[in-house]
Amino acid sequence: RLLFSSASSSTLTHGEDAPPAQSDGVVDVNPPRGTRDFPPEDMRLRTWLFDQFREVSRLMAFEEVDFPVLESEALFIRKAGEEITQQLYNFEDKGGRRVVLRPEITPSLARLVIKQGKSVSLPLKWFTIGQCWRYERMTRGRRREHYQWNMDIFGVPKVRAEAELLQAIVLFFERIGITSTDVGIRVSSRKVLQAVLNMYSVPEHLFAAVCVIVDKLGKLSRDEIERELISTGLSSEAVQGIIEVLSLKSLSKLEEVLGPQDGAVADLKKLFSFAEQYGYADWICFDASVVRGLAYYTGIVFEGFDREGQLRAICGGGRYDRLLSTFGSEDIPACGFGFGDAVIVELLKEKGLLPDMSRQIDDIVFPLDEALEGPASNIASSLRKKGRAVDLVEDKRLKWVFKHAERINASRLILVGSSEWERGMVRVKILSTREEFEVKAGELE
Ligand SMILES: CC(=O)Nc1cnc2ccccc2c1
Repeated sequence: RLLFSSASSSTLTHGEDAPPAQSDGVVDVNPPRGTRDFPPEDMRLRTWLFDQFREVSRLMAFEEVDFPVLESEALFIRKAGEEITQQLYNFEDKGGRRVVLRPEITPSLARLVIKQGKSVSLPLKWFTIGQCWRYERMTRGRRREHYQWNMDIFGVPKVRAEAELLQAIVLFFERIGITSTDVGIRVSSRKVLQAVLNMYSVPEHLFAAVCVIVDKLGKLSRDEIERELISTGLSSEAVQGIIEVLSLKSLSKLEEVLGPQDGAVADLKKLFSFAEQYGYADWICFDASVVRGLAYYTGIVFEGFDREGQLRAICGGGRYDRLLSTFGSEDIPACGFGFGDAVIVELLKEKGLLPDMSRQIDDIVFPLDEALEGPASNIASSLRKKGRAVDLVEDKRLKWVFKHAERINASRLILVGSSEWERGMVRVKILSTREEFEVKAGELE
């Protein structure tokens, strides 16, 4: 009797409801709602993507770090109304502790920097690739997990850090064949919003909540945004002033409004001049509407977007100079970005840039009859010790083996037959040129 059932329709896509396990003990073979399996072909694509993340991190001289996916809930309790903190995948563990599957990586980074305290010398440049979780209501069939590449710099107060992070993002895009005509990076600073709020003497403690609301510009209607801002306690003049300044797309216009000695203007001008020197100026553009939806950003913020405007943000980040003090520690200037594994794959598909994901094996070793299974093991073993990827096949018809060799793109087929073996030889077939010859078994490499 079937122990498993894949009862749901074979065309199940991420997030569609799979029926719960049937009552007669038959397990549902689909992964939990909103999560995905990675069968070999999907895993090869993911490994390729993560290898690009790692290579760029190496080029930028970042060190890899890692953290538990499980974190204390306290690390993510924030009152600014962010979507990410309203969808915590949280629960109480058997010890009565409030824990979460982390929704983002930055607070864990901050926790480790604090824990390492005096024993680390600044600046720190750390990266990680980690799974993040959210608990979405049943209605929105969105995924509940994704993987994020995070790059963060601690201890660099000047915009050099943001310039470095932007280079990392551009290096990544260029490595995978994306150009600045496909994608751009919108850059702004939260100090723009701060300046406007000061003009209307909006109290400091409303800053984060206002940023979270304004980040929804483009997703919610303008009236909805205005309503939410008013209900936060802003005057309608302040609301109009905010919306007006945030629609600016030129740095010189911003300078007219905020004045040449304004902090945001100075930072952004410096960053754009760095961009020229790094050679990625045509990738970035000033756009005052960029605020990003995380409460803790305090300065420059940026997000990668597809210029056709079909997709959600590809990546995003910014400066967060005050996060550590929210955990009771001395502040250390910091900035970083997160780069999810989902939108980028959609973009690559659209641009026809998905890499070839077929398998590649060096050698197939195949004993032509049972008596030669021993020698075949010996040959496979010595080839593997020489670094060859070997697929040892048996109990198959030769016709199947040839088909298999094609399917896994083997370079060579090594046939162990009794007549050759009696002479200490094996038959080698080079699959690309179809040439075939005998080799002394001991001289195979
Ligand atoms: C496109 C996509 O999968 N987004 C996604 C999926 N899962 C998440 C989980 C936590 C935080 C953000 C997430 C974002």
